[in-house]
Amino acid sequence: MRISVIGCGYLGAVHAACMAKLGHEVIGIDVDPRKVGELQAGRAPFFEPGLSEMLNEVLATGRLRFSADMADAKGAQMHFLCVGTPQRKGEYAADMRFVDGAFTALLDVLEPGDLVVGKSTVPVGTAGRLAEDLSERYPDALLAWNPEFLREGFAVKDTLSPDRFVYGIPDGEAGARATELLDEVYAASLSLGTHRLVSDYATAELVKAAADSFLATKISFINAMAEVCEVTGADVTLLADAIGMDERIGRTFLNAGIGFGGGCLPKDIRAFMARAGELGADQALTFLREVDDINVRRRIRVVELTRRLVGGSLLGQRITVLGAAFKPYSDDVRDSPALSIADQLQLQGADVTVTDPKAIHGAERRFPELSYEADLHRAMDKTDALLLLTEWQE
Ligand SMILES: NC(=O)C1=CN([C@@H]2O[C@H](COP(=O)(O)OP(=O)(O)OC[C@H]3O[C@@H](n4cnc5c(N)ncnc54)[C@H](O)[C@@H]3O)[C@@H](O)[C@H]2O)C=CC1
Ligand SMILES: O=C(O)[C@H]1O[C@H](OP(=O)(O)OP(=O)(O)OC[C@H]2O[C@@H](n3ccc(=O)[nH]c3=O)[C@H](O)[C@@H]2O)[C@H](O)[C@@H](O)[C@@H]1O
Repeated sequence: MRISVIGCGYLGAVHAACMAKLGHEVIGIDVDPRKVGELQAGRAPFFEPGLSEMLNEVLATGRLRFSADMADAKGAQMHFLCVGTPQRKGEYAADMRFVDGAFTALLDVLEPGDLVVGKSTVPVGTAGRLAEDLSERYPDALLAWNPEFLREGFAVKDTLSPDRFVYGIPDGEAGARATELLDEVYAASLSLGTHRLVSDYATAELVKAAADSFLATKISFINAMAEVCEVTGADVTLLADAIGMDERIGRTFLNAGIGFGGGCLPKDIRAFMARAGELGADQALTFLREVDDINVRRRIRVVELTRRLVGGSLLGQRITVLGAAFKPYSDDVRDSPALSIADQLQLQGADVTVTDPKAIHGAERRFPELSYEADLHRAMDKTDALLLLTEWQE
């Protein structure tokens, strides 16, 4: 099938490469010409295990191309919207400028019968709104919402063999046609027995918000237990092992630590709360405010512990932070707990050096006031305190 992927960041670049790997003819579109140039040259513009190898493999087949010109999406039968939905500055709500901008630009190149597939994480109601705009311009074009559940660091595997597909589709014949096209594009994964759930738009959008909220809640739950363990001398890891043996609870996402970060969970639970508020259902999600607060408290706690460990004052203390990425096997520093802790320590007078196997470059751009050292051993030399904040194998 001929496919376009609009927005080639952490989600879109992987999606484009994987779709080409599955045999489809893919054009990846991004407004950032630097990113397009890198991708077209077979270099992933960020670190994601397996992505560069796959890019090179599929670029060589001629089935994958990248462009900064939306006009090149013309001729594709299916258009995946993969642009960002970051948190709006100073607010909880999602910033929908990129989705709306990309969708408006796409409208100018669509052809009758095309299917637009939303993959970005959006406030519930977005798909319905875009579907209305679409039908005004192209009465027989289709729109589906197919949220993405990949994890950074495992993005290639998660895209090729996800746990499930969720298709949010319109009623009637249009929905049947959208389902047929999505089944065709995902045929290889479906043949492996991947679950597929078909729903209305709102349910599909809410599945995504609910999944991320549940994961965030699990992490904050175990971090709340950690707070109680700390004051009682109990062992939170053992506690997690023990409760995790109950199949109804499960051990995954019960690792206590410095809390969740990244470009997804923090902003997604906030956007969900904001949207619920707009819909008059804010009461339903007040617990997410607590999930967020517990999470933020973990970062403050590490700063306090460090101050205590170095004798009461951070002033002039040399501190090495191992890790800048929000988690290992990624170079993503968006809302990284490690960097936010490093920055707080520095603000309180410490002399902080950060090291990371992959994320120094991105970290330097966001926190230029911190010192960086690529060599792990040099970073650890003559330091007063060493904080392991990203669990890289190194
Ligand atoms: N990063 C992840 O692991 C996952 C992300 N998501 C969701 O996917 C969406 C994208 O996330 P990321 O890839 O992480 O963001 P990102 O910021 O890495 O990538 C977004 C890309 O869209 C491009 N873009 C912006 N406006 C454009 C336009 N008008 N036309 C073409 N390209 C445009 C940007 O230049 C950028 O390269 C978000 O809604 C996110 O919540 C969902 C699941 C996993
Ligand atoms: O919506 C999204 O965009 C994505 O968000 C998360 O994926 P990701 O942000 O890549 O990373 P996770 O592996 O979920 O980790 C998130 C954060 O939680 C932390 N974490 C995770 C697990 C745990 O037990 N404890 C814990 O503190 C990690 O260190 C990291 O900071 C979800 O896992 C994906 O399913 C989802 O698609």
